[in-house]
Amino acid sequence: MADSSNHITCLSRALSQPTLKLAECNDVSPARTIPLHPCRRRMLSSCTSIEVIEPVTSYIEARVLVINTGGTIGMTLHDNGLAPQANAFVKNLRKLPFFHDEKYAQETGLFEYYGDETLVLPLSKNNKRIVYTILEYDPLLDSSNMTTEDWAKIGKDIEKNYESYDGFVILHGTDTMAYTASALSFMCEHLGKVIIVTGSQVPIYEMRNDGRDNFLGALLIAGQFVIPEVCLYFYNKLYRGNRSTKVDTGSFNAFASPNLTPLATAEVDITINWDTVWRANTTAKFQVSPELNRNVGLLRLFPGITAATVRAFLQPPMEGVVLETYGSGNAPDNRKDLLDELKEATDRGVIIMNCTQCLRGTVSASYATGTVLLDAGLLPGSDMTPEAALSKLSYVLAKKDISLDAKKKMMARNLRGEMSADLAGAKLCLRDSRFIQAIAKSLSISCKEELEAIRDALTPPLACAAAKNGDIEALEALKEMGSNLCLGDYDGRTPLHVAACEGNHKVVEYLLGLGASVYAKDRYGDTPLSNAVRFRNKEVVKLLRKTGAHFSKDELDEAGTELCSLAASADLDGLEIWSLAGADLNKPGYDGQAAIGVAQAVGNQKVVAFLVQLLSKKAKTVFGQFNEYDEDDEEENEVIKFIATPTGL
Ligand SMILES: NC(=O)C[C@H](N)C(=O)O
Repeated sequence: MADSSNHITCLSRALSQPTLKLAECNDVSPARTIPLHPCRRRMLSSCTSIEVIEPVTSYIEARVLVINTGGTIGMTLHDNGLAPQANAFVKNLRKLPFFHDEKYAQETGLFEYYGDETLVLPLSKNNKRIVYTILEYDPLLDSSNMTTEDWAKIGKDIEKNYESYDGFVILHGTDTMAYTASALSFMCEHLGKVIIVTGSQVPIYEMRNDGRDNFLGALLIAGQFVIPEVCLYFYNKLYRGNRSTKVDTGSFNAFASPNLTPLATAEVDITINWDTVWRANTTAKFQVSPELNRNVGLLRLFPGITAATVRAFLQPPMEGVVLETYGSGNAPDNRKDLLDELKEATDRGVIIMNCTQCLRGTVSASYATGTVLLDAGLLPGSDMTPEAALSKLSYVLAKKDISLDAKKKMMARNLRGEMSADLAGAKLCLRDSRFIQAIAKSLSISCKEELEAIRDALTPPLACAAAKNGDIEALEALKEMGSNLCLGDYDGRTPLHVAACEGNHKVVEYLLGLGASVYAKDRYGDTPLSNAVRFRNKEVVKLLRKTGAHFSKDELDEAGTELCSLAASADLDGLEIWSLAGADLNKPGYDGQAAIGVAQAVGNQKVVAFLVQLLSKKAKTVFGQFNEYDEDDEEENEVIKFIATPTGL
């Protein structure tokens, strides 16, 4: 439906969709239909040459990737008992209104845009639409059949899809769920998004089941909160994955996290225990380390265990063992034969971790029966679960480029919040804060919960103000007060958003060092990266990109139109910053023309030359990094596509 003037009116995917009028364009090519998703509308509205006729919607979408590996949640009854049912999950969920809003999907053309395996939840309390895509594994597995290769496959799939989704849910059997969650927590290095493993005790297809609540709860958390951890969600509680363990075969309340309070509880409201959320203090990009060493094992001490059993267990190729000891890490100190076997193995380079058989508590050297194990060369495993200790060993021992000594040091260090060792004494007492005390006094408040509520309400805006002024000392003082500098204010704006707007490189670096999330979205759906781009802060864009920040799929899809508009107005600075932020310079705009085409059409050779220069710079860095052409690499393809595109030069 072309407009009579030199405007182009684009039809949205359905008649019920709002219509866009693209005004004052340089090109008058025929009208074409463009997909018009709500979040795409928001992007388009920021483009100077486009007028959005209908008001922009007041909600934003979050995308969650669901990896269905199997487990009871999707099982049906077969001749030999419950077994996974392939290709049934999506079909069944689509019929359940609380799992899928068909009307919204049809109106917004969800399936054409995201594919058939995609569903959308009804609007959440926080005005969010959670769009989720299900990736079903073949075959689906009872989790007793899971191997380390399956863990690696999950890890690689998350890595492959990391930039396209806000969060990840892994559907998994309960039997080995705690092992998978623990292993993933180590394999996922510098994680900035949430990964939630969940499943159920009763299949979702049965009338009375726990699968619906577990899956729905996991989706709601994954779509609404940036918790940069591998978690396990079960029976209304979100646990740190590497702290959890299966404790009940017959209850819906099947998991526990004996040594760490839950990260969140889903009662009437979902309450996140932000003080407990683990944040890696790193500025490195997310990556998955899928290699795991399989020469590891769990050995449980019992009265009367023979030295021959221990010797046989510790034989090569065994490289790492979790010894499950009594109480607070004790073993018989009158069994020289046993202790000699252990000592001989550690002398040979086998790493043996001392973990307790008790569900709760830590190993300590308070008994003579504990110190003998230290003398035998065992490493204290603090309060790690056996599942966490085993998968940590498997992960650490697979590292090729570090010495045995460095591996031992890694085992003793708290890598992903799996142990409390480094945390001792780190808790700050609210009551010690003079600032909080003064406020509490004037408000006559004394109870701890109220004090914490005041702190949490006041400190995000204060931290944002400090970030605006570049005042790292003030940020440090707030941190010492027990404030979480990663939290957002009433608009969801975090100090990192503010520092990104201000272009304050030092503050951005400081906040990233504290684990501030580059994926935090404010109420408008903006990330620190989109803020840094808007305010043209080049160095901050570079730093955020180094930490793994990226545009969303919608932002990337719309980048073409933005780049064309920048090319048309000869905005070289804008073009450079969008390119630095990861936009594809070849991406066509709404009319199928890329930025370079627009620059040529308006005869601006300076812009054409600048774009060529940007691309060749990218080519140098891209091809400098890769020895061989990788057809899946987007950056390489961007450069190749550009080189292959006739520029007319
Ligand atoms: N509840 C369950 O999911 C148990 C099942 N055997 C599994 O782990 O796959």
